Amino acid sequence: MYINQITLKDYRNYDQLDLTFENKVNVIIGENAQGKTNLMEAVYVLAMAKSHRTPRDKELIRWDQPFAKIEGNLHNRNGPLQMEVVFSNKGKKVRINRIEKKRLSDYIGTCNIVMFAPEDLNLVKGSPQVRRRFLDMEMGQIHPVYLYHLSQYHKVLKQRNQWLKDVQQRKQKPDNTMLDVITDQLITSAVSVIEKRFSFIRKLEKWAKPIHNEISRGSEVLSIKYIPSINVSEDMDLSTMRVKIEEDFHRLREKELIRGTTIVGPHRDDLQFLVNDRDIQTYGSQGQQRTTALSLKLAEIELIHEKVGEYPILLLDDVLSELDDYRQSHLLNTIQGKVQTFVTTTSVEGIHHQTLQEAQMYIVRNGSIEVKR
Ligand SMILES: Nc1ncnc2c1ncn2[C@@H]1O[C@H](COP(=O)(O)OP(=O)(O)OP(=O)(O)O)[C@@H](O)[C@H]1O
Repeated sequence: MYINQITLKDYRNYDQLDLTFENKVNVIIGENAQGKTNLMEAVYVLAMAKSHRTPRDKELIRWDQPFAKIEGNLHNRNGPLQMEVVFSNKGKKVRINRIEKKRLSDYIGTCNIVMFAPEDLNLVKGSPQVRRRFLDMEMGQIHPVYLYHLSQYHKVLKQRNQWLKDVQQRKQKPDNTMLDVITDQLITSAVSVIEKRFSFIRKLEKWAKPIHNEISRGSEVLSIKYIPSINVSEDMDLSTMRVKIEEDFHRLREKELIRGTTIVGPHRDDLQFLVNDRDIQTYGSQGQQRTTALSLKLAEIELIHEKVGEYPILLLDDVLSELDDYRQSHLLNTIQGKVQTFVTTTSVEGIHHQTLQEAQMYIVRNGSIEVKR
């Protein structure tokens, strides 16, 4: 799939922009703070209806303007589609072929995106939150039903935490029946989220293992493990998983009432990366962590291809210069000719690959873009 045209209206530092893209590598070059990442972010937002940089949609609207709009033409195996996201102080609206989609899960997944930015190099060493966010963003676009379960989970979690906090602060009587009802709802969503995460990690690992092995020239074997905060394992069927989660919640109830929050659940789960059976969060070199991050991104591309039958669009935000020549070449060789790619960079000097010779270049200056022919 590829995007051949995008229009921005009052998006970040762009007042009005109409741009066509090539179905190949598009390189966006500019000094700092000119709008490179903003343009890349707009492509991401067009696909995901939210930014990879901020949870606050308001920030995407150009200062002092009432709304921001992104429109784009996507070509996928079903032909061309017009996609649109509008942000205003009333919230956001998404449309496909001018028809509004009331549920985001009916919109997300139409355009598949893999984003690779410097912060992804932090995936292994960063906080568990970074890894959970990675899971949620990637899974959301290939399993719309996952997004549904996840948002249900977070809705009930918020309600449950509020209830626990109120009890802790003695604003609420510790009425066990009420807590049982909320906990039961939470467990229903938790089982679905955990089960889907286990299955996603298994598939991701299947792709990432040979890629990592190849990048490390055969010296490293990567394994990925989902680490639940609850006493469940991948081999359990759903009803056993449910019983185990119920037991954990029962066991932790007193503690939760004292702390005023939900102690375990998918919002506390994590991922673990092992190279040659050693946890690289603790023992990995910077190179191994970079190889792992790159392998995961390339694995995602293949996983999406396997699932939807088409390659996603790849966004490389300021990340090529962070990779050494060998890893850079590996990445560019893999995507060459099959994945529409957007690259942002302050200079093409550090990028020595033939893909660049064939790329379409765009020069960004202060929110306007010149196409270099
Ligand atoms: N809502 C907004 N309205 C207007 N301008 C904004 C808004 N949000 C960000 N900006 C401006 O956008 C510019 C940043 O653009 P962007 O993040 O795309 O930089 P960049 O070209 O990728 O630079 P770098 O190489 O430093 O990452 C800044 O000048 C910032 O002030």
